[in-house]
Amino acid sequence: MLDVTVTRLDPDVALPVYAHPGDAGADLVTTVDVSLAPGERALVPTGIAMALPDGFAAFVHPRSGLALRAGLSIVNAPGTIDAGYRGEIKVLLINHDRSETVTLSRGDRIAQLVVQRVEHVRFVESEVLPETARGSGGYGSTGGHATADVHEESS
Ligand SMILES: O=c1ccn([C@H]2C[C@H](O)[C@@H](COP(=O)(O)OP(=O)(O)OP(=O)(O)O)O2)c(=O)[nH]1
Ligand SMILES: [Mg+2]
Repeated sequence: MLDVTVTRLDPDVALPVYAHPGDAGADLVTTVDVSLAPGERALVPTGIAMALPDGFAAFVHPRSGLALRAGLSIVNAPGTIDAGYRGEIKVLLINHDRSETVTLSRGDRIAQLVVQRVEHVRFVESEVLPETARGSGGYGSTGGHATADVHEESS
């Protein structure tokens, strides 16, 4: 288990917490009350700053329950927290619901932080790249993709 030094910029808010021992993401809370009209976005403070070790990064992911129930997501999902960043972690929330306002209160869990090792590479220029089976095919080149009007119902 890696220790990461965290500063609470707002002493009354919770530290990031893993809801279950095997969870990938530690939940982050909002320090402010916020209402998001349909389509509206807002940069929301979490009251947390941290010192990730070199070779790590943290990624701010949406929470699936809020996405399902309220249409709440993150504009730049997943947000990238660089190891050298010492500022407050903020979450760029967006309300994707077409008709309902999303109302959040200080202390509500709004996102989850996934800490990961990241590789740093040297980008070595070459005019030719090694051949592969995929080559330059992408964007549905393997077929089998759904048509635009297919969707899954939530139950
Ligand atoms: O969801 C996010 C994304 C980023 N950050 C902070 C930490 C990160 O280290 C810094 C810069 O993020 P990013 O590199 O994604 O933004 P940029 O637009 O490239 O800004 P910069 O020019 O500062 O790198 O902003 C957050 O607090 N929340
Ligand atoms: Mg950047």
